[in-house]
Amino acid sequence: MDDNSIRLNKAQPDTSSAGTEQTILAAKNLDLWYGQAQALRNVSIDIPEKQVTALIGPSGCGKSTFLKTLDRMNDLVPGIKITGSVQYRGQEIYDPSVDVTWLRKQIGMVFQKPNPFPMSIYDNIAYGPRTHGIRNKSQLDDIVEKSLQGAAIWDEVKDRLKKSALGLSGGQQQRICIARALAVEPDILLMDEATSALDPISTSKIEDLIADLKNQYTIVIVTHNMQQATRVSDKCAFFLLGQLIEFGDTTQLFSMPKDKRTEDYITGRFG
Ligand SMILES: Nc1ncnc2c1ncn2[C@@H]1O[C@H](COP(=O)(O)OP(=O)(O)OP(=O)(O)O)[C@@H](O)[C@H]1O
Repeated sequence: MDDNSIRLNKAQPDTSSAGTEQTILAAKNLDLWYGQAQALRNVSIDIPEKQVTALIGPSGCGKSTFLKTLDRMNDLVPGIKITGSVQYRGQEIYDPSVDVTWLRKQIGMVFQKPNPFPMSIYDNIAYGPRTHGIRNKSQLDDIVEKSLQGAAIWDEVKDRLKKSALGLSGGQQQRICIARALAVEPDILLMDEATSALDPISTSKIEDLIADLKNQYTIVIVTHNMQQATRVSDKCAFFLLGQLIEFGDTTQLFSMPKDKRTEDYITGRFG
């Protein structure tokens, strides 16, 4: 742990939502506008460490926008305005002093469509570590193997590491993208509908993988699939028209929603 993260941990406010849960990401009064259009309205949420949090809600409600604010992926959108606070381990991530490259190393993102680089499987995984200055071949070999194992795809690709990642199936490509994210040893993995382009078997493999990864990482997923949210998440956040309507334990939210709008959504009355 570097000096910076020690300082951040000390500064961390006690925003845990229950018991011994530790908050790793905390948004407070977050508003976001694309030009004149407001996409997030006063969102406050404490995301717990080493759990899976699912963001659900109808199309256009702001799930992806919120996910992207967590690692500043929206920064370069023209006309964007963000107010309020997002803290990662107690540090304000929109503070001008924050190094965005460092932030994105801590908080990795996996997108909806598998997007391996047009290069070998090995080079896809080694790309991030090389960018962060690792050149030693045996060290890179170890990282590549460990990351591919972590993403449950090592056995499928270990004999073709020098072949192009683009020759793999969609489900395999997505696990390569997860391995690529793991290779830089992130703290948090964000997944934006990471299985929606995949067949049921590949989806099930990624869901199993998410269950394994949460022992080591904090995971935040956006999903349109409510069954998936119930299968993989510990906590669930329901968004509607840019507002966070309800956030709680997934079992509770789906069995006894507190808000009528959540109930209407999960029972299929709209969306
Ligand atoms: N880059 C952008 N520029 C302008 N408006 C945007 C941009 N990205 C999203 N929006 C708008 O912000 C609102 C929220 O979009 P967002 O993609 O976050 O919703 P979502 O809940 O993830 O939707 P979906 O489930 O369809 O992916 C929508 O009205 C959308 O049109």
